[in-house]
Amino acid sequence: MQTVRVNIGRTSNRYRDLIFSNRRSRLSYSFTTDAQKMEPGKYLHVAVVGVGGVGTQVVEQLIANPIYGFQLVALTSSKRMLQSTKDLCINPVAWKDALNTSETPVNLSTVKSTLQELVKQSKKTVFIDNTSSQDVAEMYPALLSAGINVVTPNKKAFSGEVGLYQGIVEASGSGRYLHESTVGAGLPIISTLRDLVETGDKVVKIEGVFSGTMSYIFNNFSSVEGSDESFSSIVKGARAQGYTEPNPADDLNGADVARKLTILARIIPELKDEQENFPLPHGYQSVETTSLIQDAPASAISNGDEFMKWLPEQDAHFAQMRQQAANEGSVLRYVGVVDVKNKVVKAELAKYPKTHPFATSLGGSDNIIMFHTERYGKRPLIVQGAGAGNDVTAMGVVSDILKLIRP
Ligand SMILES: NC(=O)C1=CN([C@@H]2O[C@H](COP(=O)(O)OP(=O)(O)OC[C@H]3O[C@@H](n4cnc5c(N)ncnc54)[C@H](OP(=O)(O)O)[C@@H]3O)[C@@H](O)[C@H]2O)C=CC1
Ligand SMILES: N[C@@H](CC=O)C(=O)O
Ligand code: NA
Repeated sequence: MQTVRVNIGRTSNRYRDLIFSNRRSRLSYSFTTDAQKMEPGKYLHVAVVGVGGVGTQVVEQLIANPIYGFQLVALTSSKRMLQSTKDLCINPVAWKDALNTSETPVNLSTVKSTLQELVKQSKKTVFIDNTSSQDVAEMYPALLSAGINVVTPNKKAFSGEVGLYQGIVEASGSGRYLHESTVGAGLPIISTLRDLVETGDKVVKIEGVFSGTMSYIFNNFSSVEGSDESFSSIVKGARAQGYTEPNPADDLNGADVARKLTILARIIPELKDEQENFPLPHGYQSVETTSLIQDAPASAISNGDEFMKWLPEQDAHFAQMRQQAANEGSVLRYVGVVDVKNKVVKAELAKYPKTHPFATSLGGSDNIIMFHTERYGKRPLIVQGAGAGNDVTAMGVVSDILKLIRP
C-alpha cells in the first residue's frame, strides 16, 4: 500500500535524501513504499553529459523524481563537474549555479573510470549522453563492455557508420543501451517498433512526420487557414522553443530525419553482411531526405547563429512555394517513409490537401507516426504527440533510466 507523506517546512532527516532531491521551494514530499524506498547509499549513479536544453530538463526531472534518489555527476564540454552528495541541497536553481561556478577539472575518461569503479562495487550506473557529439557517441561500446548502462537522445551512434552501431549492439549485455528519445522525443516510437518486431509482427511500412521542427514550421507557415508569417521568423520561433537541433540547419537539410529513419530501418531487419559505412540494413537503397536549404553557404551549415543570419534570404522562395500549394487547395508538409516492402527510405516536402490528416490533425511540434504491419494491416498503429521540446525529450531519457531500475 503506498502512503504519501507531505511535509511542509522542516525536513525530517529520515527522508532527507528523497526530500532534498525532491525539494520544491516551500513544499517537499516523499513517497514511501516498502518495495521502492531508496535507502541512503543505494542511489542510482548517473553521469549527465551535456547540460543544455535537454540535459537541464533531465537533471530537473531526476531531482524531482518522487521515488528514486540519484547520485548525480553533471558536466559540460568545458570540463566543469558538479558532484552532488546527499548533504548538498540541490534544486533547479542551486545545482546549475554550482555547475557553472565549479572549477573541478574533469574529462570523460575520468567519468568512465569513476563509473567503472562503481560497477565493480555492484552499483548500478548510467551514462547519459545529452549532447549531439560524435566523439561522445563513440564511447558507447567501451562503456557498455564495462557494464555501464547508456541512455541517450543523441542519434549519431545509431544512424552513422554501421561499424559503430554493430559495436554497440555486440558490446551490450551487462551494460544496456536505451535511446527512446532519438526518434519522436519521449513518444513511444522505438519501444513500439521493438515490441512489434520482437513479437513477430512484420512491418510493411512506417510513415509520417518525424521532425518536430519541420512539423512546427509547416503547421504555422503553411496552415490550413493561411498565414503570411515569414519562413525565417517561424524557424526562429522553433529554435527559441528548443525544438531544433543545436544547429537548425540539421533539421532543414533533412539530416535529422535521415538519422531517425535510419535508426528505425536498422531495428526492422537483422543487420547482415553489411558493407563498411553502409548506413542502412542489407538491401535498402539509400536514405533520400530532401534538403530545403541546398544553397546554404558552408558557414551557415557549420554554425547555427550564422545559419539564422543567412535564412531570411530564403523567405521569398518559401513564400512562393506556400502560395503555389495554397492555389491548389493544399498545404506543405515534410513527410518521411520507411517502406520495407520496396526497400525505400526517404523524406520530402510534399503538398497535401487541406482535408488530409497531416494537414488537419497536427499542431505544435507534433510527430505522427503510422505503423503499417501484418497485424495492423487494415488500420495502422498510430503514435502522435509532441516530437520535440526539451521537457518531452527529457521525459523519454528519464523513462529509459527508470526502465533500467524498476523492480
Ligand atoms: N531538443 C529536442 O527537442 C530534442 C533533442 N534531441 C537530441 O538531444 C541532444 C541534445 O539536444 P539539445 O539539448 O537541444 O542541445 P543543446 O545544444 O541545447 O545541448 C547540448 C549540450 O551538450 C554540451 N556538450 C557538447 N559536447 C559536449 C561534450 N563533449 N561533453 C560534455 N558536454 C558537451 C553542450 O554544451 P558545451 O559545449 O558548453 O559543453 C550543450 O550544452 C541532441 O543530440 C539532440 O539531437 C533528441 C530529441 C529531441
Ligand atoms: N530537432 C529534432 C529534435 C528531435 O529529435 C526535431 O525537430 O524533431
Ligand atoms: Na521516442
